[in-house]
Amino acid sequence: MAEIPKLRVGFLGLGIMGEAMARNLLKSGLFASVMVWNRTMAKCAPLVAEGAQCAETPAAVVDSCDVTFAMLADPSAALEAVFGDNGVLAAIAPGKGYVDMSTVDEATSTKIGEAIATKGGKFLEGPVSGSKKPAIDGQLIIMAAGDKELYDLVQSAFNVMGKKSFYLGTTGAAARMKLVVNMVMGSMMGAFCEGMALADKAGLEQSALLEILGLGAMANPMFALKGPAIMSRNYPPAFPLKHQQKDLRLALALGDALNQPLPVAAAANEAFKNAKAKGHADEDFAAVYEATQQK
Ligand SMILES: NC(=O)C1=CN([C@@H]2O[C@H](COP(=O)(O)OP(=O)(O)OC[C@H]3O[C@@H](n4cnc5c(N)ncnc54)[C@H](OP(=O)(O)O)[C@@H]3O)[C@@H](O)[C@H]2O)C=CC1
Ligand SMILES: O=CC(=O)O
Repeated sequence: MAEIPKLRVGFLGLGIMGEAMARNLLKSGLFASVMVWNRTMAKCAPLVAEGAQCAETPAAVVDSCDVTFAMLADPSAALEAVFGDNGVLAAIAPGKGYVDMSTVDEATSTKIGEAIATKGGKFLEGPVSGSKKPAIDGQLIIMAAGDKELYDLVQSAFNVMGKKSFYLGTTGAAARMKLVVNMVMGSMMGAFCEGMALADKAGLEQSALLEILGLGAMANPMFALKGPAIMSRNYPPAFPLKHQQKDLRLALALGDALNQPLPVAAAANEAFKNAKAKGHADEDFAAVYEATQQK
């Protein structure tokens, strides 16, 4: 039986998540080649040292690859990479696939998917749940929607980057699901930080609160992981606060469009906006704790 040729894969966006995800593709040895691009080109160097190829534009990556993945900051970054000069659209063609794993809204994803389809390419959205450590460990949860053939084709890549993937239907469904998930996460983090702040003001040990929460029905890995960062008020970024605020903003816009009241998420969004205004945008999203602190 003829051997199935290995895919040539590309990766756009080597931030906290993208670097780890591209590295896992590279380390797996499952692909004929891994080609990377990042707006700030210096960030390609570590992966190139490990065996990746590097290109100067998104179009050059797409031109050389069967499937190109992207993990970019937000809707404007995702659109820029596709529609900008020497963007994905300049090189996408029949036989090529594009998988955008960034967290964006449905309108962004749909616009990208339609443009790719117009050029004969296949498009899949694949936002992920899980932060820096799950990305390094290849343990992300992948929410995918769009072209089912492309979804099937990239299973080997998804298996390397994640622990489970879900095919949710037509383009937009994964973007919506990811925003709902992150709306819950942002609201939980906001409530947790308020609890930590109130405990402190009320003369209680925050470590005791953490332990008590951890033993009951509210126990969850996020409180256990972020609690110590909050207690030390030191927030090295795993999930940058500006991205969590972007996700709350996009989830609230989805709620507006569907006439769904979201008062808890709206309040959490205000706390994240406040923390951003106080200079914590690039710190971990646990820094929303700083919004609870009054002078
Ligand atoms: N960190 C996390 O825990 C998780 C993040 N996500 C989502 O994944 C995506 C990436 O997150 P993360 O890796 O943390 O983010 P980072 O801020 O670390 O990286 C963002 C990436 O986007 C690139 N970028 C930003 N603006 C542009 C632009 N206009 N044109 C081209 N490239 C651009 C950056 O390039 P440059 O290096 O040049 O700035 C960088 O490669 C986001 O959508 C986020 O919401 C999802 C799950 C978990
Ligand atoms: O989007 C962030 C995450 O941790 O998931």
